[in-house]
Amino acid sequence: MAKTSRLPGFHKVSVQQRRTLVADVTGTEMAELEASLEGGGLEAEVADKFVENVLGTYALPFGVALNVRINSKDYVVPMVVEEPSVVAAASNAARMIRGSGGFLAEVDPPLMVSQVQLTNVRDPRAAEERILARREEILALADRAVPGLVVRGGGARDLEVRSIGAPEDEMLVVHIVVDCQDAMGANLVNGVAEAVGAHLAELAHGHVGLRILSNLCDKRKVRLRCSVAAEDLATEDMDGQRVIDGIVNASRFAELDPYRAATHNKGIMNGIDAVVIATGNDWRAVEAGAHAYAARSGRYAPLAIWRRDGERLVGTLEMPMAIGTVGGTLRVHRAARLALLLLGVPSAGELASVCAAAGLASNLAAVRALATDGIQRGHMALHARSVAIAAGAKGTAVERVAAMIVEARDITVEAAKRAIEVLRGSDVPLPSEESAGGAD
Ligand SMILES: CC(C)(COP(=O)([O-])OP(=O)([O-])OC[C@H]1O[C@@H](n2cnc3c(N)ncnc32)[C@H](O)[C@@H]1OP(=O)([O-])[O-])[C@@H](O)C(=O)NCCC(=O)NCCSC(=O)C[C@@](C)(O)CC(=O)[O-]
Ligand SMILES: NC(=O)C1=CN([C@@H]2O[C@H](COP(=O)(O)OP(=O)(O)OC[C@H]3O[C@@H](n4cnc5c(N)ncnc54)[C@H](OP(=O)(O)O)[C@@H]3O)[C@@H](O)[C@H]2O)C=CC1
Repeated sequence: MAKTSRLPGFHKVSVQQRRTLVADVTGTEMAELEASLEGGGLEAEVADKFVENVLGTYALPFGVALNVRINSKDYVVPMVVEEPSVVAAASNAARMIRGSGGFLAEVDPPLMVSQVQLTNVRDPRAAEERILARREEILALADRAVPGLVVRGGGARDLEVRSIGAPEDEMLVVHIVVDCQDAMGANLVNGVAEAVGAHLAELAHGHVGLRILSNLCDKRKVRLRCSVAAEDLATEDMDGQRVIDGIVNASRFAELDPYRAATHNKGIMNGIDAVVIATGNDWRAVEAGAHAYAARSGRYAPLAIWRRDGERLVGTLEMPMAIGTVGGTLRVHRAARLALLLLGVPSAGELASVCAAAGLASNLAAVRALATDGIQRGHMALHARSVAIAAGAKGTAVERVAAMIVEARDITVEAAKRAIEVLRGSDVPLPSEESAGGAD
């Protein structure tokens, strides 16, 4: 938890000043913050032990979203992302939501499902009965596979038997529901599946097939709600009431059309993935769970919806969030550990609510932009800086070239190259190659 996450003008100060401000409001040692970010938080030798065939490391920007308030607590939210405007957008919408008290979050217990597939079961109904009758014995066997987890208060909680497929290829699937505490839990749950698989096959008089977790973690959901006053949504050209109508219209579009729902959800995942990556979590798992959940009714749907409530806009988001604050890569990645430190080393559930808040804020910023000025104004203005760099601008010339191509409404590398030539030919001095770290 941070003293405050409302730091007006934060984006206008230098990187060093931002570090000082964040260290102060989060109570993080400056030396620790700086050391954790050095080299992206991952040395080449450590990277070589992380994955295989390593040649080096690959850096991404580590930023923070501000203004985030969840259940009356402030968070400085670490985000690792390559796309311009994502961090600004999340901070922008979180500021609007903060004006009405922030997000209200509710998180399920950290229950993951371990699947054991049973094939060639002669009498599936009888097999199901035999397995259910031995429930306690099977759960005890599952617990023995994760003794550390049981000591921490987690472990096997429930057992379900499902039958799937047509009579000619019917199979049984046994779900062992495991409380993973603060771990994401994939390895733990896979261990459980492998520990109970043979015994289940024996009870079923069948063959054991796959033994693996399910990424459709619908017992581990996060639910978020926020409400925003119309005046906080207004733009220069549009009053707040019209903006609410536009955002509700955007939500309805996503609810009715899977083509739009996919983009709507991409906007949500902009925020979520960035926090998931910053905190060293498995974003493929979170993505798989999100999209499987979005398609659960057979029709792909938006994860967040927006409605009018009198004079206010209300947003709700519900989705699975399998995320951990221990295990996985967290033990060794210094920048991921820093991310958790900045958040106040939350529980897995609290971290799930932070991810979801980053998602709902990102969604609000995007749909508000789409319902008002269009996405290009804000997004492309920030994207212009990458275009300027791609065209060869360096140092302080980056911002100047970016401003010129935004002004010209031509955010292309060609336009940026022309802007660099104009600056070269002007009286305004460009930074020297030495001070800017290269030619302008
Ligand atoms: C880009 C903004 C924020 C500008 O918005 P603005 O109104 O020009 O900003 P402002 O100068 O009035 O500042 C408002 C607040 O925004 C933040 N902010 C403002 N500028 C910065 C910055 N440079 N760096 C960091 N933070 C920034 C900051 O919090 C600031 O408050 P402060 O704390 O300063 O008082 C706005 O236009 C916006 O939110 N646009 C949405 C952009 C977006 O959604 N980008 C995601 C990429 S597009 C995409 O992938 C998804 C999409 C769109 O396809 C999804 C979908 O279709 O649903
Ligand atoms: N389909 C998928 O999504 C798959 C994902 N994965 C990967 O699995 C990894 C995540 O698995 P996960 O099981 O979380 O990671 P780990 O294998 O690292 O297991 C979690 C570890 O955290 C320890 N721990 C310490 N404190 C706690 C606590 N408070 N609560 C819970 N555990 C604690 C546990 O110790 P102890 O043993 O003493 O309990 C355990 O060793 C990710 O790297 C993911 O990419 C792997 C396979 C498939």
